[in-house]
Amino acid sequence: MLVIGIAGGTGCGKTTVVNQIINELPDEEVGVISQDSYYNDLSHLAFDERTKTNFDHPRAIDFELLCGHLQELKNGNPIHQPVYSFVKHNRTKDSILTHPRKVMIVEGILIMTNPKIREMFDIKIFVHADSDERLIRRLKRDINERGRDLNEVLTRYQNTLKPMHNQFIEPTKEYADIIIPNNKYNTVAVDIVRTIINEKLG
Ligand SMILES: Nc1ncnc2c1ncn2[C@@H]1O[C@H](COP(=O)(O)OP(=O)(O)O)[C@@H](O)[C@H]1O
Ligand SMILES: Nc1ccn([C@@H]2O[C@H](COP(=O)(O)O)[C@@H](O)[C@H]2O)c(=O)n1
Repeated sequence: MLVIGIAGGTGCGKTTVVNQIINELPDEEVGVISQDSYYNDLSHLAFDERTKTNFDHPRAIDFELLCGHLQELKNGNPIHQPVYSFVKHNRTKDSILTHPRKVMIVEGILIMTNPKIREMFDIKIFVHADSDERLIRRLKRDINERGRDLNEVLTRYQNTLKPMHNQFIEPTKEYADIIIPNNKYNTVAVDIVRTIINEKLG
């Protein structure tokens, strides 16, 4: 199994890049795991308390579960990937049965901060977009798709997102084998990653 890690700050375009990469590749050969599915279970907290969580700190992620799931997939076993709700700030009761594939892509802002997870990646990719571009995209996306308003996004950006990005996420760029500039759509970089995957698929 070839495991590809794709990191980068919020709004840099990780999900978009992943979708572009897997588009046209056979479903049964390539699978995706999102770090968002592995936010800690916060069912013990009331909704108001959950909204105050720092979701940009490595502590917010259940890396033990993510690591265990990756290991299971590497061993050829299926996993039940949790499903996350950005509206409820919590995991839902659902899960997605995810089968091992020849190529597994793992994407998320913090995946390269964890040494054990990092070691599991055969290829490490960091998607870069400037912070103003990322903030604009995040604002539009969170308001349109994640049930947020302008004030919520900007407050979160100032209080946690920006400092956590600088402290934890940006430094993981140094671990990357490939850095994809993504201020604009980057079809050349996507094609290169697809070529690598196609070689693996034979
Ligand atoms: N290169 C790009 N140019 C313009 N908009 C983009 C680009 N890449 C992604 N977007 C848009 O930005 C938003 C955030 O992208 P997304 O892929 O969800 O980022 P991430 O997963 O890194 O948070 C989405 O609405 C997406 O359509
Ligand atoms: N309940 C939550 C959980 C996380 N976030 C934010 O999501 C960002 C990571 O996801 P991307 O798709 O943007 O990579 C992260 O910056 C968290 O602040 C949230 O808003 N609410």
